[in-house]
Amino acid sequence: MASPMALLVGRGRGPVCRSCRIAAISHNYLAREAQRRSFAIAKGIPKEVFKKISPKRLEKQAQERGVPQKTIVKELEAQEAWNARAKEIKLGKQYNLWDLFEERGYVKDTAGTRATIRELMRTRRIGAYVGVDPTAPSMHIGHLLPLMPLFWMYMHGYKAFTLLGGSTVKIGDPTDRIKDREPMDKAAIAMNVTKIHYQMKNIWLNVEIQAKRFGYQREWAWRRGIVNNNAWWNKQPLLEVLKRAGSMRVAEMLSRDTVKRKMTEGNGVSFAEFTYPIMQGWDWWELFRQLGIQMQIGGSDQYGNIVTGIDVIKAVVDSEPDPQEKKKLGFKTPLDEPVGFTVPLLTDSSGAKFGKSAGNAVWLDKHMTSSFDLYGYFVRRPDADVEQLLKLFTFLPSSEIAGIMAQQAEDPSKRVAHHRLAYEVVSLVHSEQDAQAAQQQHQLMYSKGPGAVIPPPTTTAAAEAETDVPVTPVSAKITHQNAPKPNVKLPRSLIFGKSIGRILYAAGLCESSSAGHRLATQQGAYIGGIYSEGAAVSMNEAQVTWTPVKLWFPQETQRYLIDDRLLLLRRGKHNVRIVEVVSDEEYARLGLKYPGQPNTGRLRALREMLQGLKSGKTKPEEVRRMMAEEEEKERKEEEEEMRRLEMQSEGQNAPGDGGFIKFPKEKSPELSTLEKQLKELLDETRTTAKAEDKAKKGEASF
Ligand SMILES: Nc1ncnc2c1ncn2[C@@H]1O[C@H](COP(=O)(O)OP(=O)(O)OP(=O)(O)O)[C@@H](O)[C@H]1O
Ligand SMILES: N[C@@H](Cc1ccc(O)cc1)C(=O)O
Repeated sequence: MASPMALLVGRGRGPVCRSCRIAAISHNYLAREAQRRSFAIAKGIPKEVFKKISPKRLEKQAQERGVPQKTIVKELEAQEAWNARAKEIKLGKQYNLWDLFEERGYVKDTAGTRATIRELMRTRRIGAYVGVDPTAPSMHIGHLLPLMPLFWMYMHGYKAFTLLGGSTVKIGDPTDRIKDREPMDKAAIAMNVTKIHYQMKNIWLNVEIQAKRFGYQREWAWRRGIVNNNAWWNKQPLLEVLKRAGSMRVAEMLSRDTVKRKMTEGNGVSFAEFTYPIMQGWDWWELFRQLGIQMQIGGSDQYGNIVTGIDVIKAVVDSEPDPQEKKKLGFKTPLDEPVGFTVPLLTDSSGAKFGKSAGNAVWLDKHMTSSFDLYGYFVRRPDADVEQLLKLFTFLPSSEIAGIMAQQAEDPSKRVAHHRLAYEVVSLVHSEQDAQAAQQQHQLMYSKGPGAVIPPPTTTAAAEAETDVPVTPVSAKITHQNAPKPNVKLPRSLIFGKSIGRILYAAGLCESSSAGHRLATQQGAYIGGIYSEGAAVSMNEAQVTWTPVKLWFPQETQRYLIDDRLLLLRRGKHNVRIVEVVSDEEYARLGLKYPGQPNTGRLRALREMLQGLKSGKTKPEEVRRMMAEEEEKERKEEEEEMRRLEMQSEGQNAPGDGGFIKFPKEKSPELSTLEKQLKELLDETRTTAKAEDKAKKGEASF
């Protein structure tokens, strides 16, 4: 390539290149292009992208945003792909996801016109969110409905976020309620926030698996996440909210149905309840600002809150003091404005809304509604509803649903469509393994012959690789007994007086106290709360925070107690235990036992010995030997625990003299009584034996 500097003066056409005679202007351009191209090739920038941005701009943008150049290139690539997709949709070669939403019955009301939303979804990779207030320890099937379009959006490349209302739950959404919500205590909030956080995580993981199963190829630009509104409400000055959103008109807010009904039929509206829609709207503003979330989806009762949210965003943008920022945020076209839609209300056969308040909730937590029951719930849906439910609660393509319905029509008694619906929902909410097990159990229990077509397992390995929640083998029958339990009750004396290794074992997070001890040494377990400036601080109930468990003195564990009665423990990524700490008396009254509980094996053994001795089945000498063995075992256990605590105290200064203090061992009252009874009985037998012996000897001498 000739140098752009080597120019000739052409005949009347301005300067031309000396060697190739191309007009200098275009030649300069070509040479610069060539330079850019070779730079782009060297940096691995694809052709479509390098046309969009000069190397200089790329470098500048990367510096300004503090991201690698590679990220900007990937973003541009994703943008190109999105533009190409938009063209295809326009030409009718691909479908618009909005049309699928309408077809499958996901759309009830829209905030923004349908045409705008349709065009927005065609042309922009927008972000959307669904919010859930943790008012219960689990979501229910009603919550799944607004989540479904969000999951579809994720699988089609949009940004999709679920929001956990750690702060809004403290106020409580008054929508459609006449009575005030009962205030929740700290421990209940902490438990619900933790459980729903992990429930959302698990469902998102299943969405990933289902996306793969239905042939959606994951791309770089796919984004999903869980956010907790406590992240901003925790540090949000009220003054700023009033300044930025305060221009909203009260008359509109007063005209809302909930407000009117509460004022006429209920006990009025509290200031906090009245503010709730603004809080929800502010959430959306935060998501809009931080993540570019332009859409909110909710159940049909959320329409008012969504509309208020749009007003909040507009008011906040309008009140932006920095003109440049305002220009950037401003809505230049209708496609820049926030939009939303609601899904229809899911009702039971009597037409009542499914929900907690109605008392008919079908929970998504498998410890509250087992996989077997969740499956059964969908198998029992009326024939007339099943096609619509397949459209709403599965990712099956419409053509496949039509095929399933044709099969169903051939022999409705087989309930092929119902089984498929049940299988798909359990796969999404619990796991594919659970769905297979539940299907097998149902077939064994109820079927007179092979009924539904069981889709082949596709994801066991993937599921196992991605989660450390134990995957139930397909053949195992999932019952309430064998399902892993996230909630445990433990006695106060254990939490306040025993090593953390022992607590981890008691909570079922490891197989022995020494394994628990090891876990703590390797920092493989976590406790809910934070460790700040050299001190443990119990968790803010509205947001889950974790601190690695270390080997600490027993008195350290209690500092992490939430509301003096709840402890959160975690092993690995997802294996969480919510420990409810109860008094020792309550624990004994409930007849509970935990792994590694001292004296439990001993209690049983003593009881058996006493019975054997009373019935004459066991000889006194045998009981004496067994008692000695039990005592030795107990002594060793105690020694082991002491040794561990001593090891812990090495190098650390224990309170007081810096040494290790040995507390006297406590014995349960039941154990002491049993021991006393046994000893008395043994003494009695000894005295009788002696008397008999004497009598015998006397007889002999006589
Ligand atoms: N039966 C339902 N059908 C459709 N969406 C629902 C249903 N129940 C709840 N939702 C939606 O799920 C989200 C969370 O609902 P919410 O926390 O109010 O649950 P809920 O059980 O209805 O509570 P409550 O009965 O205490 O009002 C909202 O978007 C809500 O509209
Ligand atoms: N108000 C919603 C939950 C929610 C909370 C915060 C939000 O930002 C969005 C939604 C409900 O009760 O269902």
